[in-house]
Formats: sequence, C-alpha cells, structure tokens
Amino acid sequence: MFRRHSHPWWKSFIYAYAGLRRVFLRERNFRFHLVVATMVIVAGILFRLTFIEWAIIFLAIGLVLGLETVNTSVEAICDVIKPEKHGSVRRIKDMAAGAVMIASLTSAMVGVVILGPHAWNWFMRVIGSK
Ligand SMILES: Nc1ncnc2c1ncn2[C@@H]1O[C@H](COP(=O)(O)OP(=O)(O)OP(=O)(O)O)[C@@H](O)[C@H]1O
Repeated sequence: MFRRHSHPWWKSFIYAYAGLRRVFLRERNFRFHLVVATMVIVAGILFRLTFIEWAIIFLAIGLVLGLETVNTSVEAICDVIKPEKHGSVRRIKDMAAGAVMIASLTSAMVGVVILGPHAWNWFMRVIGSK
C-alpha cells in the first residue's frame, strides 16, 4: 500500500539543496530575483512591517523563486528531450517564461501596494522634519 522509498527522508533536503544550488549558479534571473527579494526584506525591516504584511511579502517572494526554479527545470527537460531547434520547444519554454513573468509582475504590484504607503509616510516624515 505504501510506496517504499530508495533513500531516507532527510536526503530529500540534500537533493533539493543541490537543485537550488544549480539554479542559483546557472540562472541569472534567479540571482536577480534573490537580490530584489533581499532588498524588499531590508526595506520591510526598516519600515517595521506587520505580520500580515510579512506573510504576503514572503508568499510573493516564494512564488517568484519557486516558479523560476520550475521554469529552469522545464528548460532543462526540453534541452534533454530535444536539444536542436524546434517550434514546440520554443512554445513550451516561452509559456514557462510567461508563468514567471506573471508571478514577477504580480509580486512587483504586491511590493508597491505594501511598501508604497510605508515609503510615502517615511518620505513625508523626512520632509516634515526639515
Ligand atoms: N530548442 C529550441 N528551439 C526553439 N526555440 C528555443 C529553443 N531553446 C530556446 N528557444 C527560445 O529561446 C528562449 C530562451 O531559451 P533558453 O533555454 O535560452 O532560456 P533562458 O535564456 O534561460 O531564458 P529564461 O529567461 O526564460 O530563463 C526560449 O523562451 C525560446 O523562445
């Protein structure tokens, strides 16, 4: 009834880490998203975000980084199955890239909606204190 696994459960973390390390080293977009995520987290600390704001920000960051990883994996599958130029491969890769773009634009909007008012208040305080 239960499937027998060929490795202990904790090894799944090792495999996942190896996959993420590979994406980090090979994908410029992934590193770019990580830099943006770090900047957003620093801004969140400075603006003292609420728990609910942090939860939404982390969901947005996780969505983008997760989809970028899936996109890289889809590209790798395509390159193994069809290394030469092919119309279907182009369409499949373009769709996977489109998924990342949707997540990135949505997350950017989340960032503006959550950080925008904090940045505005900070700006008004700076102006007011002069
Ligand atoms: N084998 C192929 N046949 C046809 N078009 C391809 C092929 N490989 C890549 N392309 C086109 O080039 C684009 C970039 O593909 P590539 O595998 O280089 O990904 P990438 O440079 O890592 O892009 P991304 O920014 O989506 O991660 C694809 O979205 C697709 O339009």
